[in-house]
Amino acid sequence: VVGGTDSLRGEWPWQVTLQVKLSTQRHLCGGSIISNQWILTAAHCIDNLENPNIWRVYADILKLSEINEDTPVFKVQEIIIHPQYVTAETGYDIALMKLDKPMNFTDLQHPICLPSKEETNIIYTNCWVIGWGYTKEQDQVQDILQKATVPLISNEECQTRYQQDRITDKMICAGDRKGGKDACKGDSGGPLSCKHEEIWYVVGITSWGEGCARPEQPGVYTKVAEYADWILEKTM
Ligand SMILES: Cc1c(O)cccc1C(=O)Nc1cccc2ccc(C(=N)N)cc12
Repeated sequence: VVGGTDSLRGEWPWQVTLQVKLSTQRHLCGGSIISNQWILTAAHCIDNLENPNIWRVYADILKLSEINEDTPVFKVQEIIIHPQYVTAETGYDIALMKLDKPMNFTDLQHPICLPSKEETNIIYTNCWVIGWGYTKEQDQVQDILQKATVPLISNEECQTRYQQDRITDKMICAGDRKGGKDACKGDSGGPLSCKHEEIWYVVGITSWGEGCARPEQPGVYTKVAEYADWILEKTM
């Protein structure tokens, strides 16, 4: 996250770190707990890493450095990638990971609500991008979970900022015109979390953007409300 600040423990109890264990283990992407056995993330996180056995999921983590061999870890039983996904920029950048065992919910690890597809006319005014990703374009994964508030912008304005791409109705954009606050590499798959009438919703999934936090180059997110039926079909 560019332009963010350190999160507090328990502030984002639905946020997970998705890690890949090959010769070494490392954080690759964020994800959101949406039920006791399912994690929502971005399909581009899985590019060339489709084998569920290499993935490790950690919840209730504030600092990545707190993870060690004694830290409770979930393995992944199944990965479902949207069938129409090709690249982040062309959309359908959404995937589901089924945990090998159901998770017990606590104050520090529990799900975020899915927006309903009817709600696509709610105006969200309190949205946050969260993650352990880069804090500038040439950077590295951060230790402490970062948070930044970003304003949602219209798809019409977002399309004017991305002439080379098609900003579809299944995408949602966020960022200040002057830049400065945005998701970045390593935040992918994490939630654009919006609080509405005292309830938090995963309104977006961090997907792509030209650089990070550049002026007039907003962050582009998968619009989760547009996939509510698909998510329920795959997870019920
Ligand atoms: C290509 C690239 C890097 O190599 C390093 C950092 C950023 C980039 C880049 O252009 N964009 C990106 C690459 C990978 C994931 C990204 C996720 C979010 C955003 C965002 N701005 N909301 C930009 C991303």
